[in-house]
Amino acid sequence: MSDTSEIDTLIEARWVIPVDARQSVLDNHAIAVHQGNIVDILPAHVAQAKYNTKKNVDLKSHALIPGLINTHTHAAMILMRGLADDLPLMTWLNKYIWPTESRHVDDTFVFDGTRLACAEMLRGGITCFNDMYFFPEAIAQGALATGMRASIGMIAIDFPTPYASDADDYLAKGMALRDKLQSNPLLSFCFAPHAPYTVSDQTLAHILTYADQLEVPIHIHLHETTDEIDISIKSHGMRPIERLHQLGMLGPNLIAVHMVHLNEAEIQLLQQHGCHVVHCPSSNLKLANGFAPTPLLFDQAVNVTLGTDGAASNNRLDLLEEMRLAALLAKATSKRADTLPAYHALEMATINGARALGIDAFTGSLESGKAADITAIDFSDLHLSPCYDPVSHLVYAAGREQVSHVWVNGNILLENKQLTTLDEADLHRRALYWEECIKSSI
Ligand SMILES: CSC[C@H]1O[C@@H](n2cnc3c(O)ncnc32)[C@H](O)[C@@H]1O
Ligand SMILES: [Zn+2]
Repeated sequence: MSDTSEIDTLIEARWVIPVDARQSVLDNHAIAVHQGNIVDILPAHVAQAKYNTKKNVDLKSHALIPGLINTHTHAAMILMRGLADDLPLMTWLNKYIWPTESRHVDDTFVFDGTRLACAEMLRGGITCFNDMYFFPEAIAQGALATGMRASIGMIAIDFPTPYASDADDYLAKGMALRDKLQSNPLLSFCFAPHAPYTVSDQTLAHILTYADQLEVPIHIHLHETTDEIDISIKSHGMRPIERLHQLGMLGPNLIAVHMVHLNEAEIQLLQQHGCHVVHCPSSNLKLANGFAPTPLLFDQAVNVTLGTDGAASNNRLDLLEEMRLAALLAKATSKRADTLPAYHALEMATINGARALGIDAFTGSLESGKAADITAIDFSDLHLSPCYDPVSHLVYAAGREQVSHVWVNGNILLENKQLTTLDEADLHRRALYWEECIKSSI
């Protein structure tokens, strides 16, 4: 009888950074992957004797981290990147983005845009994204064609679009899609009412009822601009968070995106109700909105995660960059260099995102029994040597160019910087096609 176990893949690395409760960095370790899951993390020399592997991946100058989780994006908006820059949110939306969406967005646009965005996200080490956009079936099909994990928004907005006629229609379509695809292990679902200024109390109340019944998170843009707050005070006599509070929407199911303008009482409400906050620093800075007061949220132990927002406002889908920016902004505003250390930034981009999406039982950290959602960062470039602390380099010095391999559910989707499931020439052709369509209508 053999005393070695058969596994699919053994990945040996200079460092494994599990991002688990122990906060350790494991030197010269290996991850054993079998049938899509991590089955062991152990010293590399022990792994060689213990496992018989079909595939051995030698990454001895790399760090392995949990796949990054982009907790807020509109993937297909990548097809509008650079269409309208240097504008405040409402001008950007009303004059440029919404007119373009009404003319061009259909299921083909969303499928093509989502795959293009998946290519960029994978190259940046992202394994999972939480999306809010029209034609969510095309988002799901785009993600599945790529092999990425995705949380699909069942959107609602109180105006008609080519996707749906009214709030009931949006919700019915979203829930039918969830019924159809929820057994897929790579997909999860959220309700995604767009924002307080585009969704009525009645629609929000329906969503809350459904979300409680189905135990599904609610993903919403919230407190992004001062205009949003002023509009809410004029039309509802209160700030948006207070309105959601009165509707009973604050709770551990709420994923509140942006949260730029917050007072102390509001931060306490978020803490008391266990709400999750998605910090999108690049998008907030570019639209001149400010940025979330993360040090104050950390003081109250609110779960804060990171998002890129769409590529039409960011204009990148790069969570490594968002980690660095989040760390630098938090230090600057708190005037304390020890606010948001590198390890905390990595938690925000991984396990905190998984918690917000309710998928932390099987992803978000490198642990036996969890899915093999793994990102490898190549540390052999000169600017990463010498290295005293790989987490420091990851957050403050590395870039997405160093992402070399990505696995989702044990499948390799990026291998030596090459995408394995997407045809780059085809993505390029489709991007040029949409560029022509959009240009011809401007
Ligand atoms: C209902 S689908 C999503 C909807 O949101 C728009 N959008 C993109 N970025 C933002 C943002 O930062 N704030 C508010 N709305 C945004 C997008 O264009 C879609 O219409
Ligand atoms: Zn957004």
